[in-house]
Amino acid sequence: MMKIPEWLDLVPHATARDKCIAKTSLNEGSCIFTEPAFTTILLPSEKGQRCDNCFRLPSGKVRLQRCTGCGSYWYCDTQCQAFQWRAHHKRICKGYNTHLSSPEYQALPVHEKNDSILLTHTLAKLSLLTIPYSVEDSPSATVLLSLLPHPQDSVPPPVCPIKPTPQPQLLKRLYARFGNNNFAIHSRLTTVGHGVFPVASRLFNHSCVPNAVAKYVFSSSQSIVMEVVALRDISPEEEVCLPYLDPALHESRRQILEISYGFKCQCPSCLFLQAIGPLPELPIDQTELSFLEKSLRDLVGFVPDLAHTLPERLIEDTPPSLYCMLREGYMAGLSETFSKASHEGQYDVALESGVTLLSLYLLVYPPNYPQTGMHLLELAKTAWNAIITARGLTGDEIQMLKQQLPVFLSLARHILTILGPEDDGVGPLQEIQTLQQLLPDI
Ligand SMILES: C[S@@+](CC[C@H](N)C(=O)[O-])C[C@H]1O[C@@H](n2cnc3c(N)ncnc32)[C@H](O)[C@@H]1O
Repeated sequence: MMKIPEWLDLVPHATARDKCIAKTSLNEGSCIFTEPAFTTILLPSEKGQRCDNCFRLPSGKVRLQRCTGCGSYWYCDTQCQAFQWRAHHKRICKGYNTHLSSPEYQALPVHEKNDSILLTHTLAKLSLLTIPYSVEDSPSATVLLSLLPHPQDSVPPPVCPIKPTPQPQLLKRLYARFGNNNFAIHSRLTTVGHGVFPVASRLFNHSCVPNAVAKYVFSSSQSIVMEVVALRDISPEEEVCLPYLDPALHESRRQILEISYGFKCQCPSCLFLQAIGPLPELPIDQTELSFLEKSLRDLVGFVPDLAHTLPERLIEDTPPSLYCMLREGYMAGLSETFSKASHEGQYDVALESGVTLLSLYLLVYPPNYPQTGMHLLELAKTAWNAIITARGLTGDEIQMLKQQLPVFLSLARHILTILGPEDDGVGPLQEIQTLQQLLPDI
């Protein structure tokens, strides 16, 4: 029997088999579900930087210790190493490097290489059950194999040799659940690994306007833990949904959801975008674009020196003249302009593009979305640097920034407190606290 918290229920859904609904009111910021990972992999780009077991970055002068058997896994301490050894590594340590250098593995595209290792970890863990591969003896594995399979039949990638050898049919059944059920594990909005969380996969459907998000907690000698947090108050009977992908992928998400997950999203944002059809081109003329950017800021109505709460907008509020700003390339370009200008000390450009980007986030993301909180923190840091260096700014502008800075910080704090501490607890909330403590000095 799958364990579901008493405040959640699984009920039939018209097209998604089942959906998870709230049985009682769930408060904004409450953790409504937790699950330790069944298996995980650290992304190759993070190898040797983070612990392969708990994903924590080494603190201070501590150096990660390499597995003396294969030399390909790194651990923050012997407890993490022992934890992963018992979980799956003892079954793959010997054959791991041979598998990685095999032509079959080398020929795989990157995402299938990751799947090959995650499938290897999963099979190695199942091989260590009292009766190897007796899936029915493991509640998590039973749920995993009960998940909806990927819409397309796919051949599993080669896996590392494991003794006893698993049945090809088991490989096929497991792999069929990977593409549309596994989760990207992120730290500060950056993906650092992938994980299998069977119960979360069984419970949560997708929405492009989700009312909850998943975050990940990293603790020594434990599995990574997923926590699902309510972004706003959720009413009884309301479905709890997560974003399977970045809701700002306005032009590509429909196709990704259809191909990778096998469904046509019917959320209000998708219905709105579908009614618009292809989004118009952005103007080439810079004056025209600046005019549209001002219209976007006016539409959203964020005034940093007055705002103590963020305006709540819906993508459906977008007038036809601003449809071009919903293009994925526009948000990406604006984000790059903001980061580059902030980094290079062009604070006037950074602050204007930063507030335009914030307005776009408020239009396309649901309230309290973590991206919005992280961006507010970046805006605060930019305002801070602008005040400290006073580069290219008049006295009045600096005065105004001094009023805006605490607003950016308190709004960032509000949103990121709803999300709560993630990874190993050292994160943006600490940065905000430090900056707030230093405010009287500037
Ligand atoms: C992680 S599972 C979600 C749990 C699933 N509803 C179940 O009953 O096991 C992902 C699969 O659920 C379905 N799904 C998820 N979100 C959906 C949505 N918004 N509309 C329709 N189907 C959805 C798709 O088939 C997708 O491949």
